[in-house]
Amino acid sequence: MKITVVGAGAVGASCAEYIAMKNFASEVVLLDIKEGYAEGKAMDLMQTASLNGFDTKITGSTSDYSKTAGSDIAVITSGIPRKPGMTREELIGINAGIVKTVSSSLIEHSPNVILIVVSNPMDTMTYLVHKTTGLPKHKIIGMGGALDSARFKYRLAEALEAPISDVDGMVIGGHSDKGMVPLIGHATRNSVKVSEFLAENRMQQVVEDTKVGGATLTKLLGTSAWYAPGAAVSGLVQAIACDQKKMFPCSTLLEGEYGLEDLCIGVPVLLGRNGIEKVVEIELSDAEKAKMQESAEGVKKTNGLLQF
Ligand SMILES: NC(=O)C1=CN([C@@H]2O[C@H](COP(=O)(O)OP(=O)(O)OC[C@H]3O[C@@H](n4cnc5c(N)ncnc54)[C@H](O)[C@@H]3O)[C@@H](O)[C@H]2O)C=CC1
Ligand SMILES: O=C([O-])CC(=O)C(=O)O
Repeated sequence: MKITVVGAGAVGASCAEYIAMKNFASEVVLLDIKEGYAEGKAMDLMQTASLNGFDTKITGSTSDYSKTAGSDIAVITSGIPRKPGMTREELIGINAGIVKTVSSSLIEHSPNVILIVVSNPMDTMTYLVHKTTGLPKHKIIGMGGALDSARFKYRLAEALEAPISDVDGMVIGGHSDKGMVPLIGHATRNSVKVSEFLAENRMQQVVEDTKVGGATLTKLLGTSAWYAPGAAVSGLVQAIACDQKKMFPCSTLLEGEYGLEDLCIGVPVLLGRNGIEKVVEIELSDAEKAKMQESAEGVKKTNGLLQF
């Protein structure tokens, strides 16, 4: 299994590290536009192999896509991150051009590749890849919901004063400060609804803290986060590489599911060897449906800024 990660920055390197640590891939190629940067990160990571006990071979490349040839899965993290006070949507001007060029170069050298889009604004970048590459929709996956759900579980565990392994929950909708839809009504502690333990205002606090999870970290770090994003991507890559049929919320092209069409937005999907193997339609309450509709309108507004 050959995996390429484009962008050897904070998220790309973290993602490559987690993939290698899980030891399921034979090869990870890191590619970056900055001269020598991906090669340096690859060498540094390889020097952790004997310490951390993995056999995955990590190599680096400066803009040479021939080194990525025959990749089964490629992750796109190239582009600029936001700074404190910015929204993800403000990154569209620079990142759209980068994502368009990178996705076409990847497909040229790996026509059968499955693409995982990370660069922000992620739902719109995923839609751009659909509009410009001609790859089938099950091979284009946007990563956002897996990360947002991990942050939701972190906030739920905090509120419940419970171990994170005790809680379960999912975030659907757009990967944006306003558009995320944390499904608090479905969240559980050991299969018991969290509403059994938490007051309404505490649950609302969990929802609000989850939605601004990325912005909170950006304010603290001066740039956006990378450990949880890298771990979330590695989970998606592993589900595909190991044909796990695992369920994650991912951004995918909707064609009527959830009453939505002609956009990419986060909904639960099953991930396996073929990429997105099924969009899972769960029953939403009227309030959740309305939030999903509002989120979709936000994503479509950002999509409207794209120039193909
Ligand atoms: N979808 C999600 O859940 C998340 C998305 N992100 C997004 O991921 C992106 C990357 O974030 P970081 O890694 O923190 O940024 P970073 O600045 O640390 O790394 C980005 C890398 O992309 C490289 N790059 C730029 N143009 C390129 C090109 N044309 N070809 C190859 N490489 C190129 C840069 O040289 C840099 O090394 C940002 O857009 C950020 O907003 C970050 C976290 C979570
Ligand atoms: O917040 C950001 O800009 C990066 C990101 O998407 C996240 O960490 O959720």
